[in-house]
Amino acid sequence: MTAAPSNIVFILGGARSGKSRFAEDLVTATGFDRHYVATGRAWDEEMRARISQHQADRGPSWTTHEEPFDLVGKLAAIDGEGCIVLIDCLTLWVTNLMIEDRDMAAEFAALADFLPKAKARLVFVSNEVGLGIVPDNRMARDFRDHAGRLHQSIAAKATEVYFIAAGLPLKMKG
Ligand SMILES: Nc1nc2c(ncn2[C@@H]2O[C@H](COP(=O)(O)OP(=O)(O)OP(=O)(O)O)[C@@H](O)[C@H]2O)c(=O)[nH]1
Repeated sequence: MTAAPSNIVFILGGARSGKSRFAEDLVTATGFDRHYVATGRAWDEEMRARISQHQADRGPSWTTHEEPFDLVGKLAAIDGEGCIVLIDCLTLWVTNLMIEDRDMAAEFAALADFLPKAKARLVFVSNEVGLGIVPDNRMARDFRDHAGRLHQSIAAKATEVYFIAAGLPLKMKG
């Protein structure tokens, strides 16, 4: 089955909400040339096994790219008509940038600038982390703030936005 994909789709949800599966199904339904950009890194054995399982589940029809930092550079390198790129996920990218003490505002601005220029269809996945109580440590509060700002900026440019809870999508835009 093929479906005409939106230019920029943004999919938000909690941990194990089914957001990655929803995103993969959306990409697969298009019949476009599929790329997967993973921002996460395997930091232990459990994560390595989980990643291998994800790769096996996606199968050989996807091209996988692992890019913890230079997301815009990677998207620019893949970019082209007829391809669709799933970026999973923005919150891990934020984590990686914070660990490296990068200029968050500049990184986010570079991504926002790239979006209208992209020829490829882009599907961003991210974790909604702002619904709980205010964290009692500074780093967690900063993380929440960075993620929230980035989400607003992506949602503003996205043509479709979904919130996923308990495996169910709620369409918020588009
Ligand atoms: N490095 C790397 N990471 C991957 C690959 N495939 C998937 N991942 C990572 O696996 C993460 C998603 O897996 P899970 O932790 O199982 O899912 P989740 O996002 O918590 O749960 P859902 O909301 O159900 O999707 C993504 O954020 C990716 O970064 C890969 O090929 N390489």
